[in-house]
Amino acid sequence: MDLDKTEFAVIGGSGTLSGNFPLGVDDTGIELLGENLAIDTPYGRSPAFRLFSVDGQRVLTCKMHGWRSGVSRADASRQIFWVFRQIGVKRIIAEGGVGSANHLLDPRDFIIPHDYIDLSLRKDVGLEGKYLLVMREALCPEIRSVLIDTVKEHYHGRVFARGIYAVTEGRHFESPAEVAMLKGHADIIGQSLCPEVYLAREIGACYAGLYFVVNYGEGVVKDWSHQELTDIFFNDAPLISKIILAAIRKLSPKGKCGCSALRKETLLKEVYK
Ligand SMILES: CSC[C@H]1O[C@H](OP(=O)(O)O)[C@H](O)[C@@H]1O
Ligand code: HPA
Repeated sequence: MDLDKTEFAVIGGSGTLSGNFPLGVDDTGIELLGENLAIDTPYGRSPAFRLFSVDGQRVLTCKMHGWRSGVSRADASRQIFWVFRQIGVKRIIAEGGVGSANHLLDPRDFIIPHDYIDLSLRKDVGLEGKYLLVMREALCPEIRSVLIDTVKEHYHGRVFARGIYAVTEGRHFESPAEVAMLKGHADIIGQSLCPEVYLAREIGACYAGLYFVVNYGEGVVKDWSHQELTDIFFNDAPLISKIILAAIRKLSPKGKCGCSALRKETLLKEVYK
């Protein structure tokens, strides 16, 4: 792979990248520079990347949540972020489908969460563990603000500009009792934000995501249909791709948000030696 400097990356979920993201959405100004780009990293061979030029801005895309057999989430994310660091990625946009834990949220609502609760079992990851990661404003306020505006411009449905994302280990969804426990603490539930948010901070990159509600958590309403979830995942991909592309076009590679300053060189090694 041509490891030239690339400042933007998109981590796609089941929605966008199962399609042909971002081609076929708006081909003007978009050039495919490479595909099937799998890289050997210290953590194993990475998933396949695609590299695009969007109005001259290089954008690396990957689909992280494909559950490659035999590869743990911790390793998959380290592979991806190791590559991001090599090529100087500074701004990462993620997207994914989520369940609603808040009765005010319905399928086909967009939400741009401002915070998260990590209930996953993917704690002990990291590239070298050299930094103390301060998780204040972990979801980049600047990218979030651009995503909120961009959804409003492109979508006639509802968009929620704040919310808390509870990250579960999966692969199952939650029981009614688990959803009841989360109510009042989290608005949405998914499996796709940690450990990416930690790794983004570790490499000094901004990270924020755009999430589409694809189901109700158990017990939030009486019943929901699995068919609707599948329909949403497969039919709304072009819309999500369109929003992400438009957001990238508005963002500059260097933010004024200060995300990278929240990574502190740690003295833990000294303390524990
Ligand atoms: C296929 S539903 C479960 C899966 O969907 C979400 O991920 P993504 O859309 O990012 O692939 C959710 O977080 C779960 O991992
Ligand atoms: N729970 C966990 N992960 C999910 C859900 C959910 O309800 N919906 C989509 N991904």
